[in-house]
Amino acid sequence: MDKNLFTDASQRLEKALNYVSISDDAIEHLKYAKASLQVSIPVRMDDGSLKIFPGYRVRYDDTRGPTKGGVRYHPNVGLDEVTSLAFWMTFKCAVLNLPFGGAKGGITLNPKRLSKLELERLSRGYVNAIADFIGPNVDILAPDIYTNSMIMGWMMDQYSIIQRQITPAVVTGKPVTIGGSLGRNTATATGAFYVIENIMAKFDRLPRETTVAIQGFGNAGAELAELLAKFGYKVVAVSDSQGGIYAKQGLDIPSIRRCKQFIKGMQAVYCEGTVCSIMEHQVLTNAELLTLDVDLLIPAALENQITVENAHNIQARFIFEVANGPITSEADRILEEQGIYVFPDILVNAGGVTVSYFEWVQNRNGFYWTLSEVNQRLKEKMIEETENIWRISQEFGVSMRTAAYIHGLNRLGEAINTKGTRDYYVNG
Ligand SMILES: NC(=O)C1=CN([C@@H]2O[C@H](COP(=O)(O)OP(=O)(O)OC[C@H]3O[C@@H](n4cnc5c(N)ncnc54)[C@H](OP(=O)(O)O)[C@@H]3O)[C@@H](O)[C@H]2O)C=CC1
Ligand SMILES: O=C(O)CCC(=O)C(=O)O
Repeated sequence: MDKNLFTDASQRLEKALNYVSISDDAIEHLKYAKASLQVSIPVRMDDGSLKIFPGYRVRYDDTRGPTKGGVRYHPNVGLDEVTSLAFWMTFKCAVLNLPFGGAKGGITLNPKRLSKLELERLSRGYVNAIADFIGPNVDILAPDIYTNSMIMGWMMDQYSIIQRQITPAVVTGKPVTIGGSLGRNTATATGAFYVIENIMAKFDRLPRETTVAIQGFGNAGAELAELLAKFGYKVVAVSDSQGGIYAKQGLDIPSIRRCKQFIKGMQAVYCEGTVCSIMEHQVLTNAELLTLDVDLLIPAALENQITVENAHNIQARFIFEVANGPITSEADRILEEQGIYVFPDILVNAGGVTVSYFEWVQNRNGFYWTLSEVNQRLKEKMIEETENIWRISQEFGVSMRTAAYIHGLNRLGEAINTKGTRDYYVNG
């Protein structure tokens, strides 16, 4: 892809703009991030040396509420990627009608090379560096790729130390023992599962007749693989950063999860093991997994996996984007021409931020919900917004992605116009 990720991401708006009445001021407002912070994080390594890691936090838009979004630890993290992810968060929160704007953060590194203590110093150092930029009413952090509840716990604790008061609502996805919500760990997958079930019912498709391939076997991908298998779908292929496995008759997902966990060991933070090391299955590359002849293809890892290079070879009938931004805009056009239904990230993976919202509400109230309350509320929200987007897509004859952007734009445009465009300031 020769254009950058943000240029590609913002092009998704163009089609949707033909179907909404939104002021030029609001459109101009949505083209730019509100504020971007780039920091250098010093970390004392276990061997006594000092290393500096680049970190970012982008608050894209806060018209609808405090900004919200995860923090990613990955070698590809950079300002362009974080800005794109913050842009998607803005639309995701609007699509789910959460009282949040969008943000994202990240640190450029391979976290698998750090010890647990180095990771803790890094995570606390990140919060020290961005403390003035975040807050429970300003910008709220959460997990994303290669960050987890343990890291969220350290971040919340560090912010509380800086503020000299316990501030659980500045971070979501924390361990349940220190204010996390039940169901947040499984929320992204559970939300995606509700969307898939709703859409499959519209196409009269039964789980046992439906084959699935999933790229990415982490928090989102592995959890969703297990849920789908439990409800009778035939999950025939899964993969992680090192490659994938395929079995025509379907994979035993719980046992694959146990094996990967076992290889990880008790002390390691990240899995060094891979699904490919599990014997008796056919091994395949990530590229091969994407072009398998399956009913459902579920990218649940990184951006830009389906591009002009491989879009013509995709055989799946439905693609559910659990990852953020796995399909480029040119690839989207090719898939649409091929009659492949694509269900967009800003709907499909929104279960995570929805339960993050529930966690934030519980933290502010100091009153905690049961798992069934969390999942019931999640289900209602996911189904309501899937139905809204489906209806828009039918009404205007547009793809589910364009329909989702129409839906988000309507809510964002109204909020921006209601607030005023801030082109002058009374009393500064
Ligand atoms: N966690 C959340 O709440 C949410 C996550 N998302 C999105 O879902 C996606 C996955 O996030 P999450 O599951 O949390 O992340 P995790 O860190 O838990 O898991 C990431 C998974 O992706 C695999 N992976 C990494 N690089 C590649 C690659 N090049 N090819 C194939 N697989 C790869 C990893 O492999 P390995 O195991 O070998 O390291 C791992 O299995 C991201 O796009 C994220 O933004 C969206 C909404 C919410
Ligand atoms: O839970 C959250 O606040 C955000 C999760 C996230 O980063 C995402 O949806 O991409």
